[in-house]
Amino acid sequence: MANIMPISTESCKIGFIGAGKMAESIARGVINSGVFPASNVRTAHLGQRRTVFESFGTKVFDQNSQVVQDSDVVIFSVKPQVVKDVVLQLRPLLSEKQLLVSVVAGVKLKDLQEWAGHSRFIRVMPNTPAAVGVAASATKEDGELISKLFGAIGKVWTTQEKLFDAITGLSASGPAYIFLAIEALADGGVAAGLPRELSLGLASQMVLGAASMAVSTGKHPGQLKDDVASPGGTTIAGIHELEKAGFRGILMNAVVAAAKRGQELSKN
Ligand SMILES: NC(=O)C1=CN([C@@H]2O[C@H](COP(=O)(O)OP(=O)(O)OC[C@H]3O[C@@H](n4cnc5c(N)ncnc54)[C@H](OP(=O)(O)O)[C@@H]3O)[C@@H](O)[C@H]2O)C=CC1
Ligand SMILES: O=C(O)[C@@H]1CCC=N1
Repeated sequence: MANIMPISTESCKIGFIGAGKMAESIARGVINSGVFPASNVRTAHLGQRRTVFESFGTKVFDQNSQVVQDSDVVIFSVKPQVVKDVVLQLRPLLSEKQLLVSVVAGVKLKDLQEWAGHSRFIRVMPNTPAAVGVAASATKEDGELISKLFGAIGKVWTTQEKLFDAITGLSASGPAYIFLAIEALADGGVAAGLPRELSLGLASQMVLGAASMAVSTGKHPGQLKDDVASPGGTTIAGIHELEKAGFRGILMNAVVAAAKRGQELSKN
């Protein structure tokens, strides 16, 4: 990388290959943060995703090739099953001046680099809360630009690629587990007599508050749990039910199953 000029962050143009939910989350988050203007963000789509991206100011081309030709940073955000074909198709257009980023689950950096014929490739594993600026992203390399880009939408960790499948199973898939929990907790509130809207609002705000406490106090979650559970009180009665049903084991199994699926995807 010694002979490659760094990309200036002020004028940096960011292009998404794949106009799906993850690209939208990152694009919205980056634009809302104010670090990169909407006019610097582009993607390509011929269907209704065009309107979604155009609605927040993103430039939308017809072809992936146009995105590559008009971007300094190209973020591959297509499904793992198609990424090889997409990278191979775009290979003739890629320049060593560009920084390539993959957010694709499972697919290894060495394969991406080989398909692209390009060494300046970085893997990032974000999550959809990127759109509201609380992403947990882990990057293989933490260049200034990647830090700025993903730092604009959340917290960034730098780690070894061998941990990426586990990270995917925990922090990338994890928001879905928590959305499921919020929905189920709200159902519980409704079952206990609350109006639906109030129940959903309370469940969502409670999860936000609990996560904020875990992050901001630095206390062990077991301690925070003990602080809530009064002797002979309501909380310990609820916890007893969760423990009888294997709550902790179920969450652990979910992370391990998702990580395993990530490993399988790398073999496609
Ligand atoms: N969703 C998430 O929370 C996370 C996703 N990821 C990763 O992000 C990637 C994208 O996931 P996600 O956004 O959820 O998936 P989506 O299905 O929402 O988005 C995929 C997008 O790729 C488009 N696409 C398909 N084929 C091509 C092609 N040949 N050229 C250009 N675009 C194409 C699809 O278009 P069309 O709509 O026309 O099919 C769609 O817009 C995946 O690899 C996933 O592993 C990583 C972390 C979290
Ligand atoms: O479910 C998936 O495969 C993608 C990757 C991580 C989150 N969503």
